[in-house]
Formats: sequence, C-alpha cells, structure tokens
Amino acid sequence: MTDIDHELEVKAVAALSDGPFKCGTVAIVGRPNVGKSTLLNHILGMKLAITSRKAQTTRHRLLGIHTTDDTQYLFVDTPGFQQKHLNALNKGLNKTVTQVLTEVDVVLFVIEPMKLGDADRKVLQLLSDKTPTILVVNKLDLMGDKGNILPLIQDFDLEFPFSEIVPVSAKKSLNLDELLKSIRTYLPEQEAIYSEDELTDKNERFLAAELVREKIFRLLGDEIPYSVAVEVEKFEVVGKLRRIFCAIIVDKDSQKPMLIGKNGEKLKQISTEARQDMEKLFGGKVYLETWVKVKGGWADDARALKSLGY
Ligand SMILES: Nc1nc2c(ncn2[C@@H]2O[C@H](COP(=O)(O)OP(=O)(O)OP(=O)(O)O)[C@@H](O)[C@H]2O)c(=O)[nH]1
Repeated sequence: MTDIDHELEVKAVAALSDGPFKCGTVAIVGRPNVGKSTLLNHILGMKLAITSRKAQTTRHRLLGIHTTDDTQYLFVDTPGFQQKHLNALNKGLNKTVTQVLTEVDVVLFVIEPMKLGDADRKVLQLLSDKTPTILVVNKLDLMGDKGNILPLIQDFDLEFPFSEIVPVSAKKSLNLDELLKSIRTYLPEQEAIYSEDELTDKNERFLAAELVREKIFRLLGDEIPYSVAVEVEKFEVVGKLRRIFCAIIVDKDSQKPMLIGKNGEKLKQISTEARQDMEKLFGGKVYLETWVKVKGGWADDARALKSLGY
C-alpha cells in the first residue's frame, strides 16, 4: 500500500465515524421492573444480564461492553433499588448504587411512561448532579398516544437537571441508536479499553451462577423469596467439559420444597434449562450439579454476605 492509499483509507474511516474515539462508563438505574436489564441486553445484542418479571433480579454489578466504529460503551448494570426490605443485603446494594453513580461518566435514569411515583423518586434522590444523567423513557411501545409523554417528561424534568431526555422501547429496540449517540456526547476521548469481542468482564463462574438464578426466578416467579442466592462451590474444566457444582441458598427450611418440587422435578427443570444456556454461552458441554442449602437468616448477616462475595 502506498502512502497515498493509506491516507485515503484513514480518511474514509474518519468519514464513517463521528470524530475521535471515545470510551467510558455508563450506569443504568431506575426502580425495579422499568426494563434496565432488557435495555442492556438489546444494546449488547446478546442475553447476558438476566431479566424476569420478578423485581430485583440483577443483584450483581455487571459490566457489558458495546463497541462501535467510534465509541466503546462500558455498561455497569446496577442492582434494582430495593425499598421494601432494608436488611444488610439491601443496605449494601443501595451503597453500591450511590458509589457507582459518582464513578461513571454517564447515568441512564430509566422510567416507564407513567406519572412519577414514590419508587422513582427514591432512585432520583440517589442521582448526583455532577454526573451527566439522561432520562430514558422506556416502554414507548405501550403508549397509545405519544403526545401523552410530554406532561410526564415535564414532571421528571422539574425534579432533576437531566442532560437529555430520550424515549425508547428496549424490548422493540426502538430509538436505541439515538440513545447511544446521546450517551457518546458525555464520554471522554480515549482509546478502547477492551478488545472488541469481550462482552463481559465477569468470568464463567459468575455467569453460571447468574443463569441458575435466572431460571429460579423464571420458573418460580413470585413464589420465591427475594433472598435466594446461588453459589458456585466448584468449577472444573476437564478437557472440553465444564463441571459446575452450584448450591442454591435459601433462608429457611420451609423454602426448600418450593425449589426442589415434587420428586425433585422443579430443581431438575432449573438445572436442565440453566445447563442448556451455559452450553450455548460457553460453547461447550457442561455437567451441572445443583442442590438446595439452608443458611438461616443469611440475608441479615453482613459477614455471611461478605463470604458470598457481596
Ligand atoms: N412492553 C415493553 N416491555 C418491556 C420493555 N422493556 C422491558 N420490558 C419488560 O419489563 C419487564 C421488566 O424488565 P427488566 O429488564 O427485567 O427490568 P429491570 O428494570 O432490569 O428490573 P430489576 O432487575 O428488577 O431492577 C420485563 O417483563 C420486560 O420484558 C419495553 O420497551 N416494552
């Protein structure tokens, strides 16, 4: 390639992108069930964060990476802001949220197209006016008359100095490009931190636990106590086979039968579906063993939480 060819090629690439390369962190917050995980999944184009109708399924901080020609977005998915049960676990969660919000470059505050409620307001109180914050009005597809959105936006806009307001539908992938463009405005100019094919910095051990937890929430729905946890006790790689041993931890003996089911059928279903997802995600065979363990009052025991990695 001659110098001229090279120069032309560089110019062509520059013409495709919108200026210098940018890379930075983005936190997604909002009351439970507004669609934070769905938004992340649809931006990443792959199911990594877990979603469920049940509130508070995203307990861990999860980093998703989306790289385009000119931007690398590092998404930090924060846990749902839990208000009902303020035990040690939830106090820890709320601290994480506040901490994350001061550390990131941009915050997405996600709402549903409804009037400002107490639960939204509690999350609003956590926002810092030092971090650029975009008001993301999700579930636009549920709104019949799009004109109704204006009074709602005004309500929210009065309560916090939002940098921008972007209506989207995470589920239908509507207006997500616009949202990414808005986010880019607030990211610092710097090289990409991660290589393009890295989707998450969480290891397979973490993802295995997430998948088991997702199946529990999906298959048991509202029956399941919010304090259920999944701990990977052993993770072995033998040639191409991954051997994973997972304990499902509940608070009380009485919660065990719910998870195990008649003749162990529930637990079997949870394990089978989680194993199938793991095989897809890891791209290889998985042997998965799960069992239910009772850890009395663990949700209230700060030390126990520490040992579980919270
Ligand atoms: N109609 C519609 N439903 C959506 C949209 N986005 C998310 N949902 C649904 O809303 C529900 C909650 O979505 P999640 O992504 O789990 O919500 P979340 O905010 O991450 O919830 P937590 O983890 O509990 O904080 C799910 O049933 C989604 O399918 C959307 O754009 N339109």
